[in-house]
Amino acid sequence: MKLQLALDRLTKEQCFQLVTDTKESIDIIEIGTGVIKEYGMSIVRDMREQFPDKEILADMKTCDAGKHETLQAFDAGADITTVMAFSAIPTIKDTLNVAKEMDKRIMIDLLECHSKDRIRELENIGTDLVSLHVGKDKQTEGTFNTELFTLVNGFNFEVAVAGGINLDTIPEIVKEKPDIIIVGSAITKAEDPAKVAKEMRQMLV
Ligand SMILES: O=C(CO)[C@H](O)[C@H](O)COP(=O)(O)O
Repeated sequence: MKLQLALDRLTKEQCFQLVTDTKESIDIIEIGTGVIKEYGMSIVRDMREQFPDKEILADMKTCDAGKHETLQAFDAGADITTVMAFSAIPTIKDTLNVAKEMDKRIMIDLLECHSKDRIRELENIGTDLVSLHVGKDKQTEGTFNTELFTLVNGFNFEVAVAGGINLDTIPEIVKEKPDIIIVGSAITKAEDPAKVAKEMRQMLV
């Protein structure tokens, strides 16, 4: 089970400091969508240069121009890039093809996707990694909860989970054995991010 640190709503300096502080406990560095919008691909490139041995996910949240955006992320050094589940099938196919050619991965973000039929379509075109995701704004109605796993029951995907996950909610989530637990604010806004990341790491199996 991997721990992914989501870097959102932060300056470049804060991003690098947080990764430096938590690197012993995290497996994947997620460069958040807003951070990419602020700094572009250069922050992905710089992160790759500074942390050559870490997996990097660029949270591009691509929904069109799939080939172009996926190449942007991979050429900058990302190992994984994200694509929205609602995107057109040709868009998603293009991103999967680029990933296959470059031996990298696409994480399909199931944000606001509630249909098993849609998920079956995604499976049929070769999706193998998805994220169950409660968006930042929707977290006012509740953070990630384990009922969401029912959406991917019966599929063979690797599954990541995200959405306001913290030290209190992690134990129940771990019992469901997701492949990746994505944590942002609970670490990045903590008084001692290294301590929280270490405690979380110890809870993962
Ligand atoms: O993709 C995201 C927002 O769209 C975040 O990376 C994800 O939700 C994790 O952050 P947090 O733990 O703060 O919710």
